[in-house]
Amino acid sequence: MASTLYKRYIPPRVPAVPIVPPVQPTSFIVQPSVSTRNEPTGKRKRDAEEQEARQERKEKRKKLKSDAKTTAKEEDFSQPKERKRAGCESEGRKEDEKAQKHGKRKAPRDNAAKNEGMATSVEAPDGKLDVQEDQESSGDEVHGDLPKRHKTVMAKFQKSTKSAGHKSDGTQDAEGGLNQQGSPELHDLVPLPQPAPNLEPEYKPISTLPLWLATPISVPSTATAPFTTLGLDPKTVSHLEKKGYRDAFAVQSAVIPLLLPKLRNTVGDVCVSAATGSGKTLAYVLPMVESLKHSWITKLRGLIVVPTRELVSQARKAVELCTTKTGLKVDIAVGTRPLSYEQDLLIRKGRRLDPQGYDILQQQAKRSMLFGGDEEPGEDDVILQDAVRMLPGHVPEYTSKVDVLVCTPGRLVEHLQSTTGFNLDNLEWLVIDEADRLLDQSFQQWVDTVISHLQREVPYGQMSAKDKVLSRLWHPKEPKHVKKVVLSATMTRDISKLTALKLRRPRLVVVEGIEPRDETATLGAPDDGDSFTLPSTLHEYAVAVGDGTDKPLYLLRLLQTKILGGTNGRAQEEVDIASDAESSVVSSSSSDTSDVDSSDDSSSDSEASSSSRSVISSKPSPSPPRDNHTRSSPDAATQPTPTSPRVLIFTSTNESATRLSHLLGTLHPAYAPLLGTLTKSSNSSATLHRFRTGRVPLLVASDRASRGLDIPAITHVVNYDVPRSVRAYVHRVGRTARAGREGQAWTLFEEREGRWFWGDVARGQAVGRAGTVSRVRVVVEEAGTGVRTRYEEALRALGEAVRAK
Ligand SMILES: Nc1ncnc2c1ncn2[C@@H]1O[C@H](COP(=O)(O)OP(=O)(O)OP(=O)(O)O)[C@@H](O)[C@H]1O
Repeated sequence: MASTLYKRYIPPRVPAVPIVPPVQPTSFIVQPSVSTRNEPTGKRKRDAEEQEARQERKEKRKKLKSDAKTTAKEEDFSQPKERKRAGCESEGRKEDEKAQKHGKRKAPRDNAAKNEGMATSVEAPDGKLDVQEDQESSGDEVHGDLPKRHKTVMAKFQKSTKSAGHKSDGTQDAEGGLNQQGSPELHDLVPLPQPAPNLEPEYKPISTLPLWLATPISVPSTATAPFTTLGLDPKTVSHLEKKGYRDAFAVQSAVIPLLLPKLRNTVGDVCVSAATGSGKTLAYVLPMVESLKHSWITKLRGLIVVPTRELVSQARKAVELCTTKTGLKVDIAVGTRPLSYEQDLLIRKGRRLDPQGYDILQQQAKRSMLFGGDEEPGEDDVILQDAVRMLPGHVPEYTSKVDVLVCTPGRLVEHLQSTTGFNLDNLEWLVIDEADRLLDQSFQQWVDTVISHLQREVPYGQMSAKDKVLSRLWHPKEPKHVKKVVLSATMTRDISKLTALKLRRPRLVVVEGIEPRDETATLGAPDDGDSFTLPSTLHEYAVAVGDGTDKPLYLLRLLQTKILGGTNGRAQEEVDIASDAESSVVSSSSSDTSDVDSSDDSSSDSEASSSSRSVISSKPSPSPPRDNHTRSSPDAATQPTPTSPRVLIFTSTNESATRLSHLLGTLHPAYAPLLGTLTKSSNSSATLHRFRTGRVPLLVASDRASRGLDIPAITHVVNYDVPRSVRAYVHRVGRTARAGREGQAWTLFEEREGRWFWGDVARGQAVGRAGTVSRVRVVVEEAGTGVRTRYEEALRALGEAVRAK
């Protein structure tokens, strides 16, 4: 037994250069474990063994050499390698079986024998190293068995490493202790409860606005409704229909029900923001008239405040339209009329039998005569003077001659301070139109004055009989609530300004037109943080005028070629209108051309003076969307017809309006009779009347005409001077394209104004518009027309006229 073991475990000869590297570890693993276990001990024994082994190896080598010689001769090259290997393998297998039968353990593969048997290694298609051997194993009993043994050992090795890998993967991954699924291996442990993941809250901008401003009642601009559905008196509705008003505009259909008497006590005050020409006036006039018309006694119960006298007369007309056959009395208060004249119109002096009051007033009058100074008589002094002239037992009584007063803020303050009997004690409606303008400017601190008058305690002598009785009974006075309606096309959300109005439970109604491009810009606009919407029927154009020296010539040319020369009220776009959106470059060599430009605004202006340049010419500007409903016209007589352009030209000041009118008339004498000028000093109502009726189709005006002016016939607005602010632009261009009609706005901009105009106005984030602003090239001089010569003469004449004044 010992000799068998001894024979079987002869250590193999280690080759000088191992040819089959993957096999080595396997041999190495298997052999030592066996040999160390069975190796006999004792030096002599070992020496004998070594000697015997050497001898055996020698014999074996000899034999192998001779065999190799024989087999090399007989080698059959036609036999495929696989078959050869299969042969080797089957032979090896047979050998194995044989060895096992005889109780022998299979010997480890002899690398030396393999090498000497010309074994070669090739890479198999699967990337693994495979072993190919030449057929020469006849003399070696283990040779044919090598691949199989290697495979078996290799398979075992791979299996064991795989399972070890599995274990290590599954138990504790060095990189995080996760199993293959990526979840932690628990090992029967109960996971500790973990705190909930601390998720970053979604960012929401915090609005500092009060809730009523931050969450307005939004109304789509298309939300029209028949007047019959709004809860108005059927008589009012039929009257409106007769006047041509059939359907209520969006702002009217939203605001009228909120303000009608049924809901008045539940809704509170109302602020309204809607585009120019959207019908805001009727939105407050109709419910106000509806609620006041049932009263028999005339008292000042409705007060409408607007910024200019032109708007005063316009609003009066709207109120009178609705008060027909109601018995309500309407008047105005504006600074152009003498105060005393207005006082007589507003207040009626009378007398009332009141013996007790008579005694009190007589005693006061005596004291005043004895101790009174030389100061300007106040309201009380006037009452005492009047009281002295009363019949015995009677006291003077002052009553309002009007139910509704339309006024400017300055004149209102004057009446409150100096018109005896003029007070707001019975006021039920306070309307502030063009509110942002009225709240921006102090107008003699009109807001504070009005609010303090609304809050004042009514003196006993001026109380109504009912209030006197109640006050004698110590009955608490009924709280007085004045309905406040605040409106603008550019409504301010400046809470500091709105707070001054002491609004009660207010709601904001916003008529949604086209959203400003940047929705977040609603409170971040260039002016003061508000956003604006232009009418969807407005078409906007811009003309570069170089450094502005020839601006009157550009205007003249614009009127001749694009506005008055047009046949259909639309710009003649075929020549040189450049769409902002799409353009193609062509070449031009006109030296006096104020031309269209690249998309870069800053560079565009400088291009105007270049002698040979590239201009962008036209694809016609895209047709802007129209309103999807046809609006009825209340005033067919003033409708613009395609052949009757009505042009409102804005200048920055009253003086430049006068000068421009003069210059235009001199430059182009044919225009002189067509021109009107609206300034502070001019007779505005006469001028406006002529413009309204079309006798004067060209009106040059300062910004006083920019707000609220409602002349439906206006087809074109020209900003000869760029407006001072985005807000001013919105109001100026809003004089056209009103009530669903189409209109055009043209802006002449100088080089230095280009950046602001394009940045803030034309592409500003805070302006919502349906289309884009198109650039238009205007050629100011054509060869042989002599316009420039006439222009120089006109300038000279103007200079002389100014000097003569
Ligand atoms: N329901 C309606 N149907 C037809 N036309 C109407 C209707 N309501 C108002 N209009 C007309 O629309 C025009 C514009 O109305 P209004 O002057 O009230 O606009 P606005 O919103 O006050 O404009 P702005 O902000 O410029 O003052 C007026 O000519 C008016 O007669």
